[in-house]
Amino acid sequence: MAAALQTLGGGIGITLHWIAFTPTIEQQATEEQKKKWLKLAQDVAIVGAYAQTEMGHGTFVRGLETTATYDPSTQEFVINSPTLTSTKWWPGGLGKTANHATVMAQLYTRGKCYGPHNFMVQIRSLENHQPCPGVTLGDIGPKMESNGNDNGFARFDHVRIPRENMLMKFARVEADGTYVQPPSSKLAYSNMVYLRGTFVMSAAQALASATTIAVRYSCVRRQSEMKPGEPEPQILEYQTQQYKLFPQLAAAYAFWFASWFMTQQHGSITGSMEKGDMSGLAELHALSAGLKSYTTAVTARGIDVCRMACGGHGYSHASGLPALFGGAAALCTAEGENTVMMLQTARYLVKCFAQSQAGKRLTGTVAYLSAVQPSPVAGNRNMSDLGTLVAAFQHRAARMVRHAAMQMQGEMQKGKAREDAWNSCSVLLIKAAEAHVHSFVVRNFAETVQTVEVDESVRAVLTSLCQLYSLYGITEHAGDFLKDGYLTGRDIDAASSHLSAMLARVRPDAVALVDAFDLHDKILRSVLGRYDGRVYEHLYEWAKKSPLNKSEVHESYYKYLQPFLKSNRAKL
Ligand SMILES: CCCCCCCC/C=C\CCCCCCCCCCCCCC(=O)SCCNC(=O)CCNC(=O)[C@H](O)C(C)(C)COP(=O)(O)OP(=O)(O)OC[C@H]1O[C@@H](n2cnc3c(N)ncnc32)[C@H](O)[C@@H]1OP(=O)(O)O
Ligand SMILES: Cc1cc2nc3c(=O)[nH]c(=O)nc-3n(C[C@H](O)[C@H](O)[C@H](O)COP(=O)(O)OP(=O)(O)OC[C@H]3O[C@@H](n4cnc5c(N)ncnc54)[C@H](O)[C@@H]3O)c2cc1C
Repeated sequence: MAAALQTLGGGIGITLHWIAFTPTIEQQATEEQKKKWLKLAQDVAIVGAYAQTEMGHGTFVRGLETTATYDPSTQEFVINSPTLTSTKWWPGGLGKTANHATVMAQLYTRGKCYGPHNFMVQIRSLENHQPCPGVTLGDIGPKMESNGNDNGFARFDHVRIPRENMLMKFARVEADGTYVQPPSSKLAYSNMVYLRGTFVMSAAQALASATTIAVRYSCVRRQSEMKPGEPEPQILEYQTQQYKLFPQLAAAYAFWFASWFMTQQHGSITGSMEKGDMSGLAELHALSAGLKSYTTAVTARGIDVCRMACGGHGYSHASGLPALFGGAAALCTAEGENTVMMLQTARYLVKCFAQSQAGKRLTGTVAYLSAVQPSPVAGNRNMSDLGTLVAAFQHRAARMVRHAAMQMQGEMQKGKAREDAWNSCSVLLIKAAEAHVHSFVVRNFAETVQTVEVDESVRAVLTSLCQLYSLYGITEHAGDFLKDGYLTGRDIDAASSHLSAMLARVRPDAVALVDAFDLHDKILRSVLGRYDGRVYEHLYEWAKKSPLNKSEVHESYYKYLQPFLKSNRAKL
């Protein structure tokens, strides 16, 4: 039942119950509270929404306006929406599906505000699903995609909940109203860190889906003449088609491996945090924010490249590509808008750079910032060697982080306040953070293909894919590598020719590489990407089912076209 509900469309949305509401209980509730709500959520005996974003605030969580004011006389919190812009807006399932919500609200007790905290609020009756007293609910209306999900709005008019409905694993309020501090104020944000980490796998799966569709279709589709008089070739024989699709295919594998690392890091660091060691939280936040931003942005662009590579049929919903693009586009905004998330990573990098300048040896994903030499030693590099390629990406990132941080220091030396200096360097900071995440993805890809337990023939194919991904990144961002002479023009030319060679080398394995994602036709939901390749018959069947084909002459003819034609003919 629960699994069936997960896939239900048609106006109800239970995705967020699984990926946000239930994990919030797992991560933010006490053991007592878990006994009360966790099993109900896991068995879908209640359906929940994660209600944080408001009409007026999504990114700036500290600016949320919903209030939770503690009343010691009744030992209750009063949840209230004081302004129109405080209306909860966007949460998946909030409009029509959920009967509970974890509500992020500014906590007030004894007249003092302690910032945003999570509260469990029942929003609909378990008997008749009507909104609870004081709660106003609704759907926010049609969106770019995912219109099967009821992203909703909620307003609270002094709704009273028991003190025990504050999720109190980290911070708590005692019966007399005393606020007890959490080990870190950012622990209230821990479920966002978790969800951003899962977006890396969502991006990988979305890009894997799109490349599966486009590569399979590119083997079915024959078009034009490569040589006069010869049969029309598969469009995947065109180098331009390979240049469009294979870097996206390589990125899907790169992001899939990056999500493995993200999952392992999240487990290990949150495990340490359970024992009171918060030292890994900053790195976890920076990594999850940067990877979420980078992988979802590349994925959204990559899906549109796949869509365009399929010509007109790619633009049809029959391909499944418009829906994938719409979903991936959502991932760029939801769970932390990409620009804001990449700036969080930049903030961490600037901090680490300053520590490195002060002599601290850096570790983890920023260790390379200490190791990379500022003065490059140019020379004929072996641009097909993975170690060379990884080092190039790390040098590029270190140079850009140093440049952005020094620019900021320069602005402050001119007398600018730190915040103004930050803002005036934020484009440089974003590019440096992107370079940092890109270098992490390349390094992790290279380390994974060298260590993953596979047959050596498979390792050879994955190595080619990793080289292709890295060489594509170097040629697409050549200026960054040339800027301080670390790579020369000859190196870039070598990278381009190796890239062409990699396109040809990956071609024979392209279909096997997408089949390896093992995405069933029911998941792909694409006529173009069908496993059996019978595209044209099923495209025709798909079109015949279009609602417009229910009648031979559509009612709009009689309503609009017929009178219009008649009046135009009468004027002749
Ligand atoms: C096999 C299957 C195949 C499937 C095939 C198909 C695949 C899939 C197909 C398509 C995919 C898509 C499908 C459709 C998807 C549609 C979407 C559905 C899902 C949507 C879910 C979305 C849910 C939400 O959006 S919930 C709301 C999310 N909101 C946010 O994320 C808010 C973002 N803002 C913030 O997090 C914060 O406000 C902030 C971080 C921006 C700023 O916080 P702040 O002001 O308090 O902090 P400062 O910037 O001042 O920094 C101070 C200090 O704190 C540190 N900090 C900040 N945050 C954290 C943190 N989380 N953890 C730790 N530390 C943190 C910061 O680093 C600073 O530290 P310093 O040391 O530097 O001081
Ligand atoms: C499909 C979908 C599902 C969602 N599901 C949920 C859900 O279940 N629960 C929930 O609570 N929310 C949900 N959201 C809301 C989502 O979390 C927010 O939309 C997101 O956090 C962005 O906030 P915002 O909309 O206020 O955009 P804003 O923050 O207003 O962003 C607008 C622009 O301002 C820029 N900007 C903002 N701050 C800064 C800054 N400090 N520096 C530089 N630029 C900045 C941004 O980069 C962006 O370009 C969902 C959204 C979508 C699209």
